[in-house]
Amino acid sequence: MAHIQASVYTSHVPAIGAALDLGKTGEAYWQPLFAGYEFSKKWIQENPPDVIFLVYNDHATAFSLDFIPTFAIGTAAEFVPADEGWGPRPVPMVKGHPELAAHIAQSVIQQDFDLTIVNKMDVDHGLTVPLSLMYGQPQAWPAPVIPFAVNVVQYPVPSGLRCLNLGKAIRKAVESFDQDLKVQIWGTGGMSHQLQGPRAGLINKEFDNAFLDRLVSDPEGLARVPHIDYVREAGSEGIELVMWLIARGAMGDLAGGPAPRLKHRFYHVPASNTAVGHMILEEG
Ligand SMILES: O=C(O)c1ccc(O)c(O)c1
Repeated sequence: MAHIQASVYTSHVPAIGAALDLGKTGEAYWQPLFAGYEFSKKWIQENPPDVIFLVYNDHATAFSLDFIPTFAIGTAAEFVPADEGWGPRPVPMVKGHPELAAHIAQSVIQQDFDLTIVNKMDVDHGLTVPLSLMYGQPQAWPAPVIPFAVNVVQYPVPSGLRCLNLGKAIRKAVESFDQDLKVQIWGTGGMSHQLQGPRAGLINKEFDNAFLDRLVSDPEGLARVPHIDYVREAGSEGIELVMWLIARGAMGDLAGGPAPRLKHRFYHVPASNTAVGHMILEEG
């Protein structure tokens, strides 16, 4: 049977992708940021997943105000890196896992979460930047990826509690898949940032670090934080953090198993307009 091996959490700032693609990782501005992922790049070589279930948000690339799916699962065999205005990032094509994706869609929809099934979509920085941070610049991504897009752009957005419970349903779906696969679930986006209006540039280190603390020790309590608190405390784009609760909800302690092992935690300000948070939790 398939099983959840670990969860990985990271911000997905587009300028990080540009820094990598343009060979700027050694520059003084970027060096401390990339240093925080050195552990993770080694860790993933030592703990390779068979499949990555990657929770992210689309930034009006595949979707627009014409279609606003709350939760969308990518069931295609491959996903093309999107052109977000400067040409597609020079990163490999993303291979999917249609069989596991279709199984998760079936199982999770039958557990009463209405997913939109997407058989064709391009993937933007929300998905490719986390892959770059964890794998660097390989010729091909080492694992297939199931893209899972969450609407955190256009209100109404899903609650933290719904996201946590969805993660629990995804765990059940993975565990009922009849192939021996190690699955990592990644939650991306955040941390505090606001890209527009008078509060543009907002960073809240206290909020971010309390979120990281509670994500490990009190996910059920954290899931009850209302939207308005994210927006007020972490900025309009800080709401992306609810996506981390999907990954956290899939960890075994919330299904009666042992507490996860914290393998790595990193926090850095700033990357462009954003506070970068990163964490790795292994199954206990
Ligand atoms: O900090 C930034 O510049 C920035 C821009 C776009 C995003 O989607 C984001 O998450 C961060």
